[in-house]
Amino acid sequence: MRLHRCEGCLAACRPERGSPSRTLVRSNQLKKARRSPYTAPPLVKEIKMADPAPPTPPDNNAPPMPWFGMDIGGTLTKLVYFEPRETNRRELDKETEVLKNIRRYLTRNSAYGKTGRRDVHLQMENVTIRGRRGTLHFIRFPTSEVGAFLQLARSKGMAALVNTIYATGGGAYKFEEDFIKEVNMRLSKLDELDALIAGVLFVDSMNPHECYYWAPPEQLTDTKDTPYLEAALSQYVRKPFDFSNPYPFLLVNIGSGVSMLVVNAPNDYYRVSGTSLGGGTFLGLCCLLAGCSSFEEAIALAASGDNTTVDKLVRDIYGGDYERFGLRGDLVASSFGHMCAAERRARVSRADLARATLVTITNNIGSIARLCASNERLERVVFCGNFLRVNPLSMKLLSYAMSYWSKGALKALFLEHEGYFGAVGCLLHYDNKNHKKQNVSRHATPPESRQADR
Ligand SMILES: Nc1ncnc2c1ncn2[C@@H]1O[C@H](COP(=O)(O)OP(=O)(O)O)[C@@H](O)[C@H]1O
Ligand SMILES: CC(C)(COP(=O)(O)O)[C@@H](O)C(=O)NCCC(=O)O
Repeated sequence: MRLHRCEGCLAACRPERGSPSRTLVRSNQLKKARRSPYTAPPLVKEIKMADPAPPTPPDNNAPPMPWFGMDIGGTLTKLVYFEPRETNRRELDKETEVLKNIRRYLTRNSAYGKTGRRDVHLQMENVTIRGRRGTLHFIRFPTSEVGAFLQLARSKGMAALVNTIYATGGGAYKFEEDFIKEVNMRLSKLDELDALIAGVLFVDSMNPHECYYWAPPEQLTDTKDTPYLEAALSQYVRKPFDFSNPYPFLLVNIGSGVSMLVVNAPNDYYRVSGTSLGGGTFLGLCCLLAGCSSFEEAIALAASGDNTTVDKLVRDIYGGDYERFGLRGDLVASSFGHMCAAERRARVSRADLARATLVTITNNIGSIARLCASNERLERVVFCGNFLRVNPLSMKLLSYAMSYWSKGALKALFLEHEGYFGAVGCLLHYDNKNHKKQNVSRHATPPESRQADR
């Protein structure tokens, strides 16, 4: 498993303000209404990836290849493809040219058309699903290109091989008819939050490096420093985190919008909160304010900008710290507060606007996440979703905000496979044995999967 290494980043921003509060106290009725029963399949826990396992007889009831899991989100469609490592004799005989072509097309390219990408650095080897060992490939394309994807699927003859795809995300509903009409494929729809959690737990159990955190430099323990300014953030170091005993935790999925889930056990969670100010807002505002035309451009611009020319700081209002309530002068008092002045607007750069947008969105998410976590008495906050792709700046800001404003009580955690968990959760539905199994303790290879391993 190759690890993705983010570049260090530079930032100037604020932690969010105020002490932990209980403003999220809800009525029991509301809490009940928000709880959603989770019935995702119990998961195979840590498969011994290096062990050559004895061959097993072919599973005649297994669904035919190819196996995909799909998450058609508000911005990006994520496709996870399982490539079997060994193909048994019977399958080899049966394997059609079409199937071979699909496999070759998906695994030999890392770009599909203008906008489709395979995240080669995330590829996972030696994953076992339904007793089959193989490789997971992670592919994404803009949801606005679903039409082009369907045309491609038709041109590759997929319709003849696949009649059902396990799919999640809003697009699994929105585009259901198009899949039937264009390629005669049925979407077996799964709930996106069920799939998300199943995917997180599965991938983490397979990849010992999945979960990590950003460690601040030593001197950040001195609160007189300015830990959220460039000099300090560039010194944060990425470190692995052992997530083998994960419960309970808050899962914050930063996609187009943001969902926050309290996860108590693999099949016990509820959606506690959310915000419409998410990754879509960041990108939308960067397009509008800074003329960006891609997420990558917006992130690069933000990394080189300075939000203090855009945001009004406490010192801009007080001339220094607001000591009585511990608000330091360099905290943002008002996001975009300087932009009321025409002369400041005339001087501001695109990069500064992108940086201020990133800081505003990130801190708002951090603020809501912290309130939820402290209200629910949780210590760990796991952030995922593609907003964090190539975006170490937001991760470091979230890390700082969680820890600082909770006085060290909260820990921000991150996941290597960022936005792919919903799609993985869908793929797990091929593993029908796992549907029946009860919780398997983590880091123990379940006997069924050992037998089934080939
Ligand atoms: N290549 C990209 N194109 C567009 N947005 C991207 C890209 N990479 C990361 N993002 C960010 O990820 C967000 C989408 O995250 P994702 O988890 O895929 O959510 P969704 O399921 O809503 O599409 C976007 O709003 C944007 O902030
Ligand atoms: C509706 C969604 C679950 C869709 O998921 P997404 O495609 O954004 O990943 C998400 O955008 C969301 O939770 N929005 C926030 C809604 C709110 O709580 O205000």
